[in-house]
Amino acid sequence: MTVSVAVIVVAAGSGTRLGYSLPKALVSLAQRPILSRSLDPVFALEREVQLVVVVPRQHSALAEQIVRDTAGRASTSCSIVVGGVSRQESVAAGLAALEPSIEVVLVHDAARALTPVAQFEAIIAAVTETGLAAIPGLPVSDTIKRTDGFGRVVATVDRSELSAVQTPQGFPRAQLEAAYAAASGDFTDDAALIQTAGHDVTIISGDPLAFKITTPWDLRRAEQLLADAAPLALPRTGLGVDAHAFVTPAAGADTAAAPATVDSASGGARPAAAPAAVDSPDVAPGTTKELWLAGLCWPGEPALVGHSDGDAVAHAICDALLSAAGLGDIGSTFGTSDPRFAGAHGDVFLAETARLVAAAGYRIGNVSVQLVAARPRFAARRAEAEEVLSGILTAPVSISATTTDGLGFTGRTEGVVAIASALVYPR
Ligand SMILES: Nc1ccn([C@@H]2O[C@H](COP(=O)(O)OP(=O)(O)OP(=O)(O)O)[C@@H](O)[C@H]2O)c(=O)n1
Ligand SMILES: C[C@](O)(CO)[C@H](O)COP(=O)(O)O
Repeated sequence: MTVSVAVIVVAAGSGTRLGYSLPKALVSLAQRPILSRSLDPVFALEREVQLVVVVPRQHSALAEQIVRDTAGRASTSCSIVVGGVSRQESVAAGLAALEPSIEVVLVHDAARALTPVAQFEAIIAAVTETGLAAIPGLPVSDTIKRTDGFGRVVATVDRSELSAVQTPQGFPRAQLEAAYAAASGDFTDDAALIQTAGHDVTIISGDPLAFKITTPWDLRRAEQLLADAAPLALPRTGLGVDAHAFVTPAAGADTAAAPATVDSASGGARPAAAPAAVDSPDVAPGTTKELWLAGLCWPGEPALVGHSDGDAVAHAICDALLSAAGLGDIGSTFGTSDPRFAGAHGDVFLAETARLVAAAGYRIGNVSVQLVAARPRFAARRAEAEEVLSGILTAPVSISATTTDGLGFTGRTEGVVAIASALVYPR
């Protein structure tokens, strides 16, 4: 396909007024070099163009790398040349790199890094349709005075006649090349050369976002505008449920000491079947001999069956956090075949889950757990459990507990259920 439009991006200036040791185009603007950001609208153009980037002689290798990285697969459409000591010399170097097929040339300052793609499209359309030079400009809003150069006002200029001009400036190629070949002075923009050569220049409406990053204040302002435009990083929620059975009574075990079920809210009690406290033949290989729940050991309480310590509260929290961070669930993350987790306590899973969540780029907001259990009596150790779990996750964990008034397997003291919800924030 023949390409008829070229965009010359001049990036060879030193940026004296910005005051960095690096050339201005290589200075970072919200984590990316100004040069890279200035190329975004060029690569957003619907039509393919020849991109000519004019880079500073010093650091030319770094500048070339930035252009190649930004261009990616479009690198083949890029020409990179070294600039001169003035802007005009840099543009001349860019003109020398144009492909023979080019008919329309846009010249753009890398320093106008936030220029919208629509401004490029409008200039291309204006030059193509009229065959004349077209430049973007904004009305001047301040009152402008002419001075004698020594601080004395000579006259008030009629500002309705004025326009503050920006880039990209667009030209028929032949006009621009001839104007540069005939140039006898140094001009601050390309339209001035065209006019001096006797051609008309049309002004179309510019965009305030196309302002030139010249001073440290301009750079800070550009950073702020990018931050304001960034999509809001929304928090994510996750849900986790886990149930574990109490170890079953061993044959002939004494069930007389069946605990009363306790509703932490109502204090209501009813008799329940007794789970065995220890050494059940049905216990899974890693099952501990004591009850571990919500990160705490509960001496005298029957253990929960599980490959690990059966801490349903800890496991439900892991599922909620992994799900919130889009990391699957506890089964897919830890796996019951992994001997490292046989008999492991909840803190091992929680600490590793917190590490994975952080590595995935999330910060834990909070975790809330509902424990459904006839035993143990949870309310008395709620604060202790919350402190332990919050410490492991370095985020607030709150736990509420309830019974089911004797209903279902939790009511019959066959096991416990924990339901957790988690909130995580993208960092
Ligand atoms: N010898 C030069 C001078 C300027 N430019 C480019 O022309 C644009 C407009 O120039 P300006 O913003 O004034 O940049 P500097 O000349 O680098 O700034 P200063 O005058 O503060 O040194 C910039 O994208 C700049 O990189 C260029 O390519 N070659
Ligand atoms: C080309 C230009 O951006 C138009 O406003 C401007 O003249 C270049 O800036 P400089 O500081 O005069 O080099």
